[in-house]
Amino acid sequence: MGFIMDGLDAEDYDRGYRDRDLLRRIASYFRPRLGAMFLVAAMIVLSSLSQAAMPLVASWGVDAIEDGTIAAVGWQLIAALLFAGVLGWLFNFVRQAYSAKVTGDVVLRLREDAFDAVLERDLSFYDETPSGRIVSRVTSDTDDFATVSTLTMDLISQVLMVGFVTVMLFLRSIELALVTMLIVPIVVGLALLFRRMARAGTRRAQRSLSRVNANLQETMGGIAVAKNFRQERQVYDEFQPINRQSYQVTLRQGYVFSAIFPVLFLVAGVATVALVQLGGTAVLTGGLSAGDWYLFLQGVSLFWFPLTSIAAFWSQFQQGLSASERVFALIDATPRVVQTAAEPAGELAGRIEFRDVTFGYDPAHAVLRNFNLVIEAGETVALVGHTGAGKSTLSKLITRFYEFQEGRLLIDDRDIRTLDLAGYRRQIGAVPQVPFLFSGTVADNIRYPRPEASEEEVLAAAAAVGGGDWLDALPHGLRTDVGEDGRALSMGQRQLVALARLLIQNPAIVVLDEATASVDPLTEAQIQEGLDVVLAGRTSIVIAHRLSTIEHVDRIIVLDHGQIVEEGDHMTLLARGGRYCQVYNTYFRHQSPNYRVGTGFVPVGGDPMPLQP
Ligand SMILES: Nc1ncnc2c1ncn2[C@@H]1O[C@H](COP(=O)(O)OP(=O)(O)OP(=O)(O)O)[C@@H](O)[C@H]1O
Repeated sequence: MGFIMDGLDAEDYDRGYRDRDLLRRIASYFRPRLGAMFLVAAMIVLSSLSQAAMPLVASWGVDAIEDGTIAAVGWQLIAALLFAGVLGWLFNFVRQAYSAKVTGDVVLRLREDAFDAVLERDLSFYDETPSGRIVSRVTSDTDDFATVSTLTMDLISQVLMVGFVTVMLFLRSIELALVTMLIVPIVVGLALLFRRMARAGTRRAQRSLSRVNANLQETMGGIAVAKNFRQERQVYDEFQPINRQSYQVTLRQGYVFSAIFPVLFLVAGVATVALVQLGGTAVLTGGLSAGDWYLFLQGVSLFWFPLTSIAAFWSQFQQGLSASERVFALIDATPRVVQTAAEPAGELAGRIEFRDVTFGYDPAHAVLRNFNLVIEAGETVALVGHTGAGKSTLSKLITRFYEFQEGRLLIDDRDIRTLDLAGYRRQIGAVPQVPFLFSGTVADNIRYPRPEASEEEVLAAAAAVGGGDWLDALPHGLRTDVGEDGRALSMGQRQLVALARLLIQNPAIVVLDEATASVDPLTEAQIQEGLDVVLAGRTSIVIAHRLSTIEHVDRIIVLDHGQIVEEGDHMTLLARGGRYCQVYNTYFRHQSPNYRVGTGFVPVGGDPMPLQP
């Protein structure tokens, strides 16, 4: 049991909705299609009526055989049967076509809403939720939701049919109809009992499927690393239990589902035997005509099928409900980043001030505690420090991807929480270590922040970065396809594209996580020139990994465990022999063009000493 349920817990943002709220919410998706739904409803009534008419006509035939008038009315009865059949088919066709349209429209909207919610979620949401699980909510859960609406239409049609048949049965024989009715509470009771088991089972099945998706997604994302380290077997071994779990959970769900039909058919079978016996006796004693008896038996079979499927419907309905619950939970997940106002950001000068900021990804473990830092407008600041020191964390707070717990973050002396987030973010240019490129051409990617930018603007931006020479190395210049994730370009080229993209965006603040991957000296020089152009006149926070960067910035900030332990410019800090020198010796020393193995160390902790070559 442990294995089967492992990892199938709810996500943090999952919530349980009351059935009533859930149904109300679902109804709101159907409301805009009310006209089409009325048409579907009319078709349901008409097709149910025409189906119910068939045994009625047949029973007249049996009566006509009994009283010898069949020769006179035979053709009329055949024509009536044909007519009812053709009408039934037609009504059913229109009903199916329109209900497919309504369902399609509803799923379309729901998926759009879910996708919109996915785009709205904070970055912290993506850190906590594997993307495969989100994909599963937007795709398979919305599909399951679609089955609810199809089933609901089927249910309505079947309820109507049961209604018509019940009336017919009561008109023919009240006693036999009452015997038939006795079975209803048993079937309904069984269905309700089944409901609970089904809901829990389907919820687990959906969660296990989303685990499979999440694992697949991660595998695809890291396939290069896995292959590099020859870890295919381990990746497979990780996938196998997750896939098996999904198999087990689905199998259990299948058992639960398949248990209901035999039970219901057993109950129905026993009741039918009773009716054959009672009805037959009534015909023999003259209490019932043969036609009525025939109608009764036909009617009973018409009656049973919908009733059993109404009961089974519950289980599938639960599946749809729990799917919709998962989709709505995704849509309703509360954002962590909360703005207290939406004042227009205006043209930012770019002054940034952290005032007593405390932040932890998990609030119980602060990464920054009472952190203070002022970065003046137009200043270029390099953040350095050992891994885990908090450099990226600072940039994530400036880009407002995460909510800090205490203190204030001021942008141009205005509280960041009061700014219109979209307007603010438009003026922030963030470049990750490995710049993400979307599939399309180099030009498409440079134009990404401002799709209306002209060819000339794009060309000018590309030319401004590193003198534009890098374009010559691309097979089709700006029209070169970058491939999925930009894989058709080298790392250096991707960085150059990202810099040109920044120029098109023209942000007031640049937050740049420098690439650690080394590139050839020519590209390195082009990137350096590009950086000079891109950072000029803007407030820039660079998580620095390159010697040429730290040598040129206005101020270097050395971070350690979320604290500023030293700050100043490169030469001053080197001469000071403090924490910066430790960082320098570890990360930057060997990047000097004069570097030889074992040389270039700067003294730490002692008296300032002249630099070694
Ligand atoms: N998404 C996250 N969830 C939880 N903890 C995190 C998350 N990101 C970073 N941390 C933790 O916060 C601390 C600071 O991390 P941060 O990424 O800011 O370091 P860094 O200085 O940028 O390191 P690096 O140079 O390795 O990128 C680390 O202890 C890290 O484990």
